[in-house]
Amino acid sequence: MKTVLILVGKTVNKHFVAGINDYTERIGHYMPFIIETIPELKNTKNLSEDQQKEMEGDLIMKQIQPSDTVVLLDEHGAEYRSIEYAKWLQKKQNTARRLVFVIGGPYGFAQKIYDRCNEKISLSKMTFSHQMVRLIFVEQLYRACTIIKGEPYHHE
Ligand SMILES: C[S@@+](CC[C@H](N)C(=O)[O-])C[C@H]1O[C@@H](n2cnc3c(N)ncnc32)[C@H](O)[C@@H]1O
Repeated sequence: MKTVLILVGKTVNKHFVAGINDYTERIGHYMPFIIETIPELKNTKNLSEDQQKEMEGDLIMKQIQPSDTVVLLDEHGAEYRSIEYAKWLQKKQNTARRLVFVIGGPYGFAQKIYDRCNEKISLSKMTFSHQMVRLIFVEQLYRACTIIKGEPYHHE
């Protein structure tokens, strides 16, 4: 199974970039994992928040294939403990061809993205910035990979 993470906008903070690169490399030892970054349309053409979400939504849709299993990172999504999340991921490894996670832009997702998704996952009931949540997500994905392999990274 290929796993893809779609992001809106380049990661700005160099410390986040370093952390994301570190976990991306680690995840790559467990499964094929790539990050696709679409442009954030902030400050272009004086777009309203809704127009920005719509246009970013069109760019996200272009990255999605019909057979993809699409999982949105969303604070209103299902919440898992890390071990439950690892079990969820293992099931997906057995059933999905391409597992595509999407993190929204600063204003979240356009309705068309909610309509297309298969599932929504929350990392907390609190809202993280679209820049910070990507680092938290890749750490959790790495953690799940180590749990599946029975490796001693995770301690309850
Ligand atoms: C600043 S948030 C957008 C908040 C927006 N009000 C909304 O309703 O989605 C930017 C993106 O970060 C991700 N995000 C933020 N907090 C999250 C959380 N607790 N769990 C999962 N994803 C989260 C989501 O993908 C969201 O689209």
